[in-house]
Amino acid sequence: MTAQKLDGSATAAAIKGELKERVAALREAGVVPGLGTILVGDDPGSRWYVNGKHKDCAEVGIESIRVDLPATATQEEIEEAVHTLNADPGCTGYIVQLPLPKGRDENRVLGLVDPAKDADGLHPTNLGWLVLGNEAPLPCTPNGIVELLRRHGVEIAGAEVVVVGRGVTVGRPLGLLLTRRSENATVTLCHTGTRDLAAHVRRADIVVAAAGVPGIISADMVKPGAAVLDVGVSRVEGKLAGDVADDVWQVAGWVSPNPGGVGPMTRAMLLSNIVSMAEKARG
Ligand SMILES: Nc1nc2c(c(=O)[nH]1)N[C@@H](CN(C=O)c1ccc(C(=O)N[C@@H](CCC(=O)O)C(=O)O)cc1)CN2
Repeated sequence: MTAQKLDGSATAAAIKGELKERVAALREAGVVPGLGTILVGDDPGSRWYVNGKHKDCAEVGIESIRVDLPATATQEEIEEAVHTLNADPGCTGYIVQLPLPKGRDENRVLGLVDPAKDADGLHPTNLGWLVLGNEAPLPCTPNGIVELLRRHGVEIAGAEVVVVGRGVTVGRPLGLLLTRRSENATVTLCHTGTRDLAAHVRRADIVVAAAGVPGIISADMVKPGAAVLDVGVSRVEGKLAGDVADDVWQVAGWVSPNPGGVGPMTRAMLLSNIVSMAEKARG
């Protein structure tokens, strides 16, 4: 058995096509959506992700505003950039690329973003709305995972989902998203304190690996036919390494490749948040 591919690149391309039409309609009505990014430092991975976000904007017709600060930027300088984008009428929404360099208070920065401009859905107010079930911008990677499964016809309602990793951009909000009434999954959130990871993963219909540990999910841990999504990003000898071992393709029913799976969906969901915000502002 070889798993079918959860093709994030193709799905993201289709979503971008849909967004391009919505952006054209907004522009015709005189509304120009704009995405801002704040990048601090010179981490090559973060720079690559931010470059990609601006390229995506150009593709669908969203304006982009780029604020790049040196690795030496102080907490105050980063907060100043946040206040500037909060006040910029050309900026519909924006993101602060994570992680920030060591020593900066990430939570304080995220808390200063205007919740109405929080394109990442990571402001405490928007995470709170996710808990309470109100409409608000959703974190991009979790939203991309749900959309990727939906568009490939993988049943989420009633599924046993195991999420490996409790980070703020993926694991924690994904658990909240999947347990909403509209998704209706049963979620187990595993982390470094989990005693028998393999026992949990073996029960899962859907496995989301976001631990950042290369190959942590191997074939012997996966239920035949399960959907396995690889969100892990590590570098091994300069090459991208995911959390899912190659032999999983022989057992699983669906696998999201890495690259080409959840990453492109994360980018597409960011654009989708901006377009929704612009439509909401238009009324
Ligand atoms: N403010 C945020 N910071 C970070 C987030 C986030 O959602 N908001 N997530 C990640 C980085 N990220 C987006 O910012 C991101 C990661 C990966 C990809 C992607 O397309 N990856 C490619 C492979 C790229 C490679 O070769 O390295 C793929 O999967 O095909 C896009 C966005 C942390 N920070």
